[in-house]
Amino acid sequence: MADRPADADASAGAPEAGGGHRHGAPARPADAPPPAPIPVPTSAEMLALLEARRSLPLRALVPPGPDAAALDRMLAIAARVPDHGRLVPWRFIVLDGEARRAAGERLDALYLAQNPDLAADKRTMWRDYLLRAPVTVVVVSRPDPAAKIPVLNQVLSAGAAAMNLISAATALGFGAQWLLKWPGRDSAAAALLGVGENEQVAGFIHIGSPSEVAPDRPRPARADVVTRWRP
Ligand SMILES: Cc1cc2nc3c(=O)[nH]c(=O)nc-3n(C[C@H](O)[C@H](O)[C@H](O)COP(=O)(O)O)c2cc1C
Repeated sequence: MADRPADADASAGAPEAGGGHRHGAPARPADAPPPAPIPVPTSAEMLALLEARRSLPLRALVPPGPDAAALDRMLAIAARVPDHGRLVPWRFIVLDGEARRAAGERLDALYLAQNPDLAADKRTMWRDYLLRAPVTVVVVSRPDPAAKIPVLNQVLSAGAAAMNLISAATALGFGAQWLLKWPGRDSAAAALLGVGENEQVAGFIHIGSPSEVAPDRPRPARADVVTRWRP
């Protein structure tokens, strides 16, 4: 894209001690002693929320959803993620209010056209799906294949945005669930929601007030997912 820096990957190449100079600090020789750490705030509340966070099933996400200010705050946090080269390789489409119904009805019409033998009781399924949560945010991945930054890095940034959105919703007292069903996977369906040809849906983040406490699911044992590299 024309408005992106030509050498957006200037930080690539040999790693610099101290993490490089892009944040203002001059490079430190590798053999110099590290500076003393500075005091930074910690948050026991944030840790407790992260340690207990779990998805709420869609049926348990009820009104009220976030108001405009709360949703804006969540989206600002969602946009605050690592983003190699500052490409902003993601964007958000908000489905709320009556727009959910209109979007769902268009999806139902397309789904019926793709599946002409669809049972009668499934012909409003996508409308019903979108009407369940008060607010759904479609996280759109839009990597720039022409950029020097690997596409994987860009796609991972979209996943980080989705997860930040869920964490922010949790911290504001809402429940959330990340789903990626046919409307996000089918390019014609996604196009109905405004997703472009060079874009892909990373997820539908459904947000609402919790109407139940979801049971937790088993989490992987640390020993199964963590190793320490040794020569
Ligand atoms: C990209 C992505 C897509 C997902 N799509 C679905 C889906 O279509 N259906 C589903 O039942 N779960 C799906 N999930 C899983 C749900 O988000 C699930 O509720 C979650 O893994 C539960 O874990 P948690 O309690 O840690 O959030 C998806 C997860 C991810 C990361």
